[in-house]
Parts: sequence; C-alpha cells; structure tokens
Amino acid sequence: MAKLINGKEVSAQVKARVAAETEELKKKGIVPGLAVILVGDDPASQVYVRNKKRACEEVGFLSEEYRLAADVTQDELLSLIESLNARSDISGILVQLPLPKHLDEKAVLNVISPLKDVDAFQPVNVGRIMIGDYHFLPCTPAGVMELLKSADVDLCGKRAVVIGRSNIVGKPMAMLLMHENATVTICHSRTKDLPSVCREADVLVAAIGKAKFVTADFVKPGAAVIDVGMNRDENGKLCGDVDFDSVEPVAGCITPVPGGVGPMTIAMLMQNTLMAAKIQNGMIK
Ligand SMILES: Nc1nc2c(c(=O)[nH]1)N[C@@H](CN(C=O)c1ccc(C(=O)N[C@@H](CCC(=O)O)C(=O)O)cc1)CN2
Repeated sequence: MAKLINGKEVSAQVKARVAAETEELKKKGIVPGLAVILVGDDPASQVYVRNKKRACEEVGFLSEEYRLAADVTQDELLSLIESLNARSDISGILVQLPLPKHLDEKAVLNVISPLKDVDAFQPVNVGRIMIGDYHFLPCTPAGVMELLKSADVDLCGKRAVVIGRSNIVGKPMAMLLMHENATVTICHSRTKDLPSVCREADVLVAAIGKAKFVTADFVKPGAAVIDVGMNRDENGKLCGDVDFDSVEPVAGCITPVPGGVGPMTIAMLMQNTLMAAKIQNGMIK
C-alpha cells in the first residue's frame, strides 16, 4: 500500500512558519497584505477566494478582496491593478483565474508589478524561474515540491513525468523538477503511448484536468504519484486526475484529492506574500 502524502498537514506546517515570521515582521511595523481580484461569479473561484482570505486571517496578513462584475472592461480591471501596484500597504496582488473570455488574460497578468506577483505568472517572474534566479514560484508547483520534500522523495537523477503543459502548472512544474536534477519528460494530449512513457517515471505528476485518467497501468511500482487534478466524477464527487483506488496499491506514495495538492496552493500563496512584503521592505534584494 502506498504512503499517503497529507497536504492538509504539510500546508498547516507551512502556514505556521509563515504566521511565526509574520509576527516577527509586525514587531518591525511591517504587515504583509494580499489583494485578491475575482471577476464574475464562478462558484469554484468564489470558494478559492474565500479560502485565500481565511488563510490570510490565519497567518496575520491584511487582506482585501475585489469582486468585479463578469462584464467588467479590460480597462477597468487594468486600472484597478495599477492602483494596487502603487499602494505600499499591498504586498501581493492576485487575479483569480480563469477570467471571463472577453478579458485578455496575458495583458492582465502582464500589468501586475513583478514585485507583487505572488502567483508568479507575470512574464518577468516566469523568465526568472527559467534561469533559476527567482523569489516567487507558482503556488501549485511550489506546493508539489514541498509535498515531495515532506515525503523524502529524492529527485536527483530520477525520471519524472509531468502530464500537462499548462503555463500555470505543467511547464513550471517540469522546470522545478529539473532544478532538483530530475530527468523530466512533459506529456500532453498528442503524446504517443502515454501509459508506457508514464511507466518510466519514478515521480509522476498528473495535471491534465481529466477525472481519474491515470490508472494503475500508467504507474511504475513504487513511484511517487502526485495528483494536481480537481474534477467532479459521474456522481458529482470531487476527484483528481488519478484513479486513486487503482493506483494506490501500485504507487510508493500518493497524494489524495481532496487534501493533497489543493491546500498547498493556498499555503504557498501565503509564503509568496510574505516574501513580497520582505522584498518591498528592502529585507531581500
Ligand atoms: N490566480 C490563480 N488562479 C488559480 C490558481 C492559482 O494558483 N492562482 N489555482 C487554481 C485554483 N486554486 C487557487 O486559486 C485552488 C484550487 C483548489 C484548492 C483546494 O484547496 N482544493 C481542495 C478541495 C476544495 C473543494 O472542496 O472544492 C483540496 O484539493 O483539498 C485551493 C486553491 C485555479 N485558479
């Protein structure tokens, strides 16, 4: 039976570390602040934004929430971000994704100050990750790395396969695994004989957005299996990209959904916001 990697536990540890550091910063008169912008009324996004606010309260940050109508114009959204860029009490700015179709996501992310870009989606920060000289990492891949560390998964010289090539998860995930000296393959919808490529992996990260797509025949016995997916099954129940019941007897360790990568995304956002506050107060160059 695989060892279960508990994202709730590890995320609580990360948030406790952030809370302790925040208490120290407050003694110096510095209060980290996060502004979250939500456009429209997507129910899942509303839950995530609410949870981000709750996490800010838990670690002692100031938090502001901006709920904009689904038909907000590009110009209105850009001017809100520009006004937040200029505020010294706001350390981090996050635009909840996905955005409604009429908004240009790239242009929106581009206008966030790289120093306040706690999602690490702004092109300057994406480039810094490429060259391994970064302050911020995208929250989900950073959370995966933290989970692998918590499970003592050694990456050096190991084969890692990432299924999914999104800008938010797949591509940065591959980069972070490579920075830790894994040999990385990125797979996607056009990959030929996907199960056999995945069976080469000592570490398999599933980020495809298809419910229970990864079955036991994708998994090398003893592999670490990380499930980034967040889907609903045929009964409306939350499930990942990994068919947990079939994979769990084969894997060495595995993350569940819920309670795996998801909670880490928000914990790493708190870590990035703390980092942003330190940068803006000249504590980190
Ligand atoms: N600007 C961003 N937008 C989005 C991001 C992001 O990192 N930045 N990631 C996802 C959504 N997301 C955070 O925003 C997120 C998704 C899931 C969870 C989570 O804790 N999931 C729980 C289950 C929650 C439930 O019951 O519905 C779990 O896995 O245990 C946190 C954050 C897309 N957008």
